Amino acid sequence: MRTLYTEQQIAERVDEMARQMAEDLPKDFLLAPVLTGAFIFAADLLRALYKYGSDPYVDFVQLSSYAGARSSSGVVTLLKDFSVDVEGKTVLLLDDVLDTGRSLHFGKGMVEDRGAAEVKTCVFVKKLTGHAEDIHCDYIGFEANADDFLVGYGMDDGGRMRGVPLLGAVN
Ligand SMILES: O=P(O)(O)OC[C@H]1O[C@H](OP(=O)(O)OP(=O)(O)O)[C@H](O)[C@@H]1O
Ligand SMILES: Nc1nc2[nH]cnc2c(=O)[nH]1
Repeated sequence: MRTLYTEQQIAERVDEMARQMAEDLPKDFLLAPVLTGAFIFAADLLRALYKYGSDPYVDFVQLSSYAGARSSSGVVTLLKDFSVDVEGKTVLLLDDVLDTGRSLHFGKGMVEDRGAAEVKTCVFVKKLTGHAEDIHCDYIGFEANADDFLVGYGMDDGGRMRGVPLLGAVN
């Protein structure tokens, strides 16, 4: 595994993102992490947001399209729906990685269809695949090469390595 970003670099970037979000977003926004991969990022971001005076509601949605493989199946499956009604809310959809853009596009569509007042999107890392240009992302933590398979900080390889505290690449 190659290290792309260290724990220290990640902590600094997450802090910076939280400061910006606390400035931009309404006090009562809904933070909506996309499980499974976004859970580590969400936990760190949420605590950094609190430090900057932002205390959002939190609700999870779970999507899957890789099912343990290193390439997308092409089909996004909803494994767990939101538990709250998103109608009228400002929703910040949070994902760990943007690759083909299918997962974020699917999640954004769900939230828009249900009448959210505003949908913002955030990814911890955007892969420079070219596909993801189709979907606008409001907050991007880091960028990575298209041919890197990313692990750590919530991202798995066949279900493992989510607990690696840095952002790594295996390929
Ligand atoms: O831009 P895309 O090509 O859609 O890829 C990004 C998605 O891939 C991963 O999800 P995965 O389906 O592997 O599920 P997981 O979060 O449970 O690991 C990741 O968490 C993103 O949601
Ligand atoms: N773990 C992991 N999941 C992904 N989903 C889409 N791209 C990736 C990636 O590079 N790593």
